[in-house]
Amino acid sequence: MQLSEAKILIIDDDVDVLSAAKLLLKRHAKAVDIEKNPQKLPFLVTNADYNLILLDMNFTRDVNSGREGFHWLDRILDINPSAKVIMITAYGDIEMAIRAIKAGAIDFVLKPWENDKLVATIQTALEANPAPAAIQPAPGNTSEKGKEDKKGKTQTDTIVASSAAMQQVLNTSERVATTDANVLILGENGTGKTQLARHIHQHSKRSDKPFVTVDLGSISESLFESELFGHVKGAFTDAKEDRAGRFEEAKGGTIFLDEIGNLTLPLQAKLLTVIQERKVTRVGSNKPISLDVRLLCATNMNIEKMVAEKSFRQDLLYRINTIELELPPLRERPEDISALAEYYLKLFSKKYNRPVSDISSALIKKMQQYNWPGNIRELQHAIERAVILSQGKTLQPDDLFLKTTGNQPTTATGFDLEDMEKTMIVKALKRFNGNITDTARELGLSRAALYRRMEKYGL
Ligand SMILES: Nc1ncnc2c1ncn2[C@@H]1O[C@H](COP(=O)(O)OP(=O)(O)OP(=O)(O)O)[C@@H](O)[C@H]1O
Repeated sequence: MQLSEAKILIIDDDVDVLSAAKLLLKRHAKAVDIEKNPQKLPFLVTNADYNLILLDMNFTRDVNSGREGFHWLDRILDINPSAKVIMITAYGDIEMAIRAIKAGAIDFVLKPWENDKLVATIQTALEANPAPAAIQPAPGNTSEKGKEDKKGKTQTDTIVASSAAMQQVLNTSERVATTDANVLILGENGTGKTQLARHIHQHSKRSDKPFVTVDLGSISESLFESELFGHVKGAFTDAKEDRAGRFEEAKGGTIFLDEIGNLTLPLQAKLLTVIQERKVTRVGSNKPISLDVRLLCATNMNIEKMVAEKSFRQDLLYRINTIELELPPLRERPEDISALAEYYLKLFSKKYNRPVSDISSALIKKMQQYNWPGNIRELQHAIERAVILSQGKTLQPDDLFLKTTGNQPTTATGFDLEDMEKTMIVKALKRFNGNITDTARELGLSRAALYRRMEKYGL
């Protein structure tokens, strides 16, 4: 839809912002309504057919948390799930803008805005299809679901594996998938252990039965038994009715015990008994129930070392590691980086309706030089942010924020370029009393590039 045919609503409690926006937009749009009081939003959204809503993140009642903006965004989307909402955010709120887009806003503009940029953002939003709430299946891949993992990030079923190391892990995992062997998956955080466990399940003869994941790191010692083995009514104060545990839920399928290295020794003993006997007894009962469950486990800890230090039982390790698969950290498989980056670029540009379609070779190089302490989860997160924030069609090195870590290559001169850059920005900001446009001009940066650097350095 063209802006000249669009009916736009602007909600902001700052009358100056409202008048400035109206003055600008009425020259381009068919109709522009303004409203100072967000309480009127439900009425307005229900009764008028707006093609686009510009919504402030922060109202005076709740100065900077943006919570009110999120609340009103939710209300609008409840009333009209396909509403197009552009959030108006103040400088320094990039994190919140990203959250708003994840929550369903179509885009955001930073205050004070550049007129041309605002008009262009609105036009792009009007032309876009409403953002799908969840990631849609990739064409030709019906098993692709796209959901949030336990750390709130996108989880997909596609395993990107270009490197020889990953190919080998995949081949072995597919071979062992068809057996009932217990598998222990080792690897740093975010290397894809959960994803590989699901892959093994999907390639096993149990694939049409449940795949049950248990994060042992997040279950308290007191709840361990009832959570895993179930309980009968009256077994303890809160046991209002009989409940099956996770092992029983996985009947006929696979149970994936993540973070197994976090189990205390007494709990290791309990788990060992269940695995040896292939039976569970619900808390408060004396009737053992036979299990038909395939066991997969994972840990990011050095389990051999734990055995040597006697903090992990050797007999339990022998039970769970019939096959051991090790996922290499991302920094040891740079060949996977560009394939992963391309994969997530496509996924997120589609999810957020962004026109970004390429990654520059300079950015790929930057990514290959980085050490990725958070592995694939970190890469996924970095690309997601870059896609949301990027202004162009091709992602450039500046579009990607990477944490600087001790393992990063440093400059041979002993000067830290990033420290120098930060100092220059601080000085320029001071000199121009925080004026972004003047500071950016002085430093030879675009305003967006300056904002990105300010965010990177926490300014
Ligand atoms: N080979 C891969 N290709 C594409 N995406 C991947 C791949 N491996 C992992 N991912 C994605 O990276 C994220 C982290 O993966 P996953 O949760 O499996 O890691 P993990 O090793 O289990 O992490 P943790 O140790 O924190 O439990 C997920 O969103 C997952 O979908």
